[in-house]
Amino acid sequence: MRIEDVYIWDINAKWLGISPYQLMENAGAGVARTIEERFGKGLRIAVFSGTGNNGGDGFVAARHLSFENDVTLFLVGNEEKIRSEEAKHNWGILKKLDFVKIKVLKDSSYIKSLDLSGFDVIVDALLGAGTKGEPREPIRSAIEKINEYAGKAKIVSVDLPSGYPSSVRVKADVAVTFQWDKEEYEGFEHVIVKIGYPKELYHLVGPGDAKFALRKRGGHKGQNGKLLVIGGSEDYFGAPYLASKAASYLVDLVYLAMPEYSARRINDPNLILRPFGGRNFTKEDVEDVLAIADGVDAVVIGPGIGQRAETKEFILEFLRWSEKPVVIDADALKAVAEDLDVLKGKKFILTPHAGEFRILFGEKPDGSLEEKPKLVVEKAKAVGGTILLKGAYDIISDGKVWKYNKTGNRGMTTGGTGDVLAGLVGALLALGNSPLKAASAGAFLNGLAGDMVKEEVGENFTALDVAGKVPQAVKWVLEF
Ligand SMILES: NC(=O)C1=CN([C@@H]2O[C@H](COP(=O)(O)OP(=O)(O)OC[C@H]3O[C@@H](n4cnc5c(N)ncnc54)[C@H](O)[C@@H]3O)[C@@H](O)[C@H]2O)[C@@H](O)CC1
Ligand SMILES: [K+]
Repeated sequence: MRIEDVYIWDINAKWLGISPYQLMENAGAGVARTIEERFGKGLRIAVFSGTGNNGGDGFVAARHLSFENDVTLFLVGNEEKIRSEEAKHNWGILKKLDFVKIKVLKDSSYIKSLDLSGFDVIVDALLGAGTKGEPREPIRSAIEKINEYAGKAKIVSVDLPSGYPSSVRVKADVAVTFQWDKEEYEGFEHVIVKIGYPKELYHLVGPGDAKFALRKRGGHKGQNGKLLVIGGSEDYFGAPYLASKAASYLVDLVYLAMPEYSARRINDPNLILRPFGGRNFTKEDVEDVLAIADGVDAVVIGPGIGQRAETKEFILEFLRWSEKPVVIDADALKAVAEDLDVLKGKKFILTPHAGEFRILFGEKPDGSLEEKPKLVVEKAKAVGGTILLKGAYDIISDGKVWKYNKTGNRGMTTGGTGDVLAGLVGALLALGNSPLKAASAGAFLNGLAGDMVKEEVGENFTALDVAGKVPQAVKWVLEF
């Protein structure tokens, strides 16, 4: 479990309607329960709270503990600095309680003079995951004061020993951390307390995944992704256009490589068109397309590219030589199905629907939300890449973990929404995301854009409408 994932899961939990009040209540209650289970009841307990949400957990713990213990709450810092609504709310409750003694400590020298020898347990809720840099005064003095009682009173830290990772930190007997063990936390005993996150958070893609995948990399043109889309044939020009169009909202530059014959129909100043001679891609084009690929961060290959034998040769040859992260979509999936070995050692995402999945792997994915992902994980592992299986629920796996996405609606069975998806996933790859994160966030955004179109016009819309809604979908995600 990484801190980065905690950030994503908090947002996704909010999306599911789990409020920060609920989480804080469960966190504080878990701390209190752990203390009573380990050390008994009828104790004299000092709770040291800071003004962040770690302190808020301390307020809740103090209330729970006060039922059967003698509790003193030390607020270290200024009451006006208590930041979040949920922490303020719990502070407000504490202030109404006559059986919890409250002391506000603003002055370091006063903290240094405190005598805590009457306490059996000291709860450390000064600083948690929001800590930046070395502890500053007056928190620092409070940490040092608590440490004077190490070995005398039991010291229980909330989430992590305050000060961590600095060496100026509380010498905790035990730290109560929430829901997941965090790999980064080393050097102290952890007790993990569940605070009400459901299993969905492991698997369900939400706005947190998209928000994280969309964060900006730099302020200069080209720093925020360059994508090459390779597609089109004498029969199709709309598919590569839709993929490029959708991608152009997310990355700085989109190159669109197409056979000249269909490229003529594209007239969009936002795309950098690279027409190739002839009506379809052939082996002759490989070298020149590779040269363009050299200058980009990621590639999408397949939309509208057709299934002619000479084009299949082109696709396989291109994939054999290209080193760029690549999204393999539509007809390119059928080409790859004939020679999965070209994918060896590459960074890639396959984006099949159920039928294409069967062509690739010889098995049709179906069954429950337990069985279907199993097959996707197995095949992703076997092929050494990431699979995004499209469906009412999209299923995504990198061979290790699996995710599913629920955004989208029936209107999206209209032709071309898969191309929009491929473009979005490619763009997110070009932004430097891992294939798993790019595929997850792309599926979410595509479905969300589709849901936003549905909201406006009902279920009869086109893929171009979906592509056009990408900016609003992105805005919604970033503001969530
Ligand atoms: N979903 C969540 O995010 C949950 C978070 N919870 C609690 O919330 C905590 C994180 O809360 P916050 O983000 O408010 O952060 P913290 O409570 O860890 O600390 C932030 C506060 O400390 C101050 N501060 C930061 N670095 C400092 C330093 N070096 N010296 C002195 N003061 C410093 C900041 O100005 C701010 O007021 C977690 O550790 C956990 O205890 C729990 O309520 C459970 C759910
Ligand atoms: K703490």
